[in-house]
Amino acid sequence: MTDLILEHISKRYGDHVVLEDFSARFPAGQCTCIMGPSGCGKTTLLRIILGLEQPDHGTIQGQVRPVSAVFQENRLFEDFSALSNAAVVCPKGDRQEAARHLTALGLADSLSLPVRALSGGMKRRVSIARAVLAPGPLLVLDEPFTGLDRTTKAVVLDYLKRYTQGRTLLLVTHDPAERDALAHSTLQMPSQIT
Ligand SMILES: Nc1ncnc2c1ncn2[C@@H]1O[C@H](COP(=O)(O)OP(=O)(O)OP(=O)(O)O)[C@@H](O)[C@H]1O
Repeated sequence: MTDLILEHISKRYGDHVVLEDFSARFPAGQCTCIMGPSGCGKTTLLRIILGLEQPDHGTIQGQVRPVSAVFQENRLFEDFSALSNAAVVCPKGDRQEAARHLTALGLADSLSLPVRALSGGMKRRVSIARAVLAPGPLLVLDEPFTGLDRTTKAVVLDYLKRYTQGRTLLLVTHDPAERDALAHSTLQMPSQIT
């Protein structure tokens, strides 16, 4: 595994400059927390790393595929069960492995329920399990704890610590406690440029 290195990245939407000459190194196998005020470009940065946006300028070295991600929205198949949603990314659709992860997240009693019948916090956990189950060295988590109460958040933090060891994690959060629980280092992004 190699570090992910961004050099001189710029990105604008029309006249709106979101990232300008932005450089950073994300160490392989570690969790880096990306922090910064709302609108400063954290999600844009992740989308560039994921290959969902092209930068206007700059280079990325060490970009790996596949990348798994938890977005700010859950992006689940609402009519499929929690288990099917999680297992869909497993090699050979391994439902036992998916069940093990969902159980570690406190969803043992909800495996066969359709996602549309789950609470927001339960959906969030299915989405997190699916990202962690998807193979690949890089895992991107964009505000993954949104909508979770304190107890559930503690369960998810414990799960992520145990099940993501050795992977490169990029975590976007506004909460220093979440950062302190997971991250090896912090990247503080500058405020919005224009
Ligand atoms: N597709 C787009 N078209 C136009 N403007 C966009 C687009 N995507 C993002 N932006 C703008 O770029 C800026 C950065 O957005 P981004 O979502 O990256 O910020 P963020 O730091 O993740 O914010 P938050 O913490 O609120 O999630 C915002 O002003 C946003 O409106």
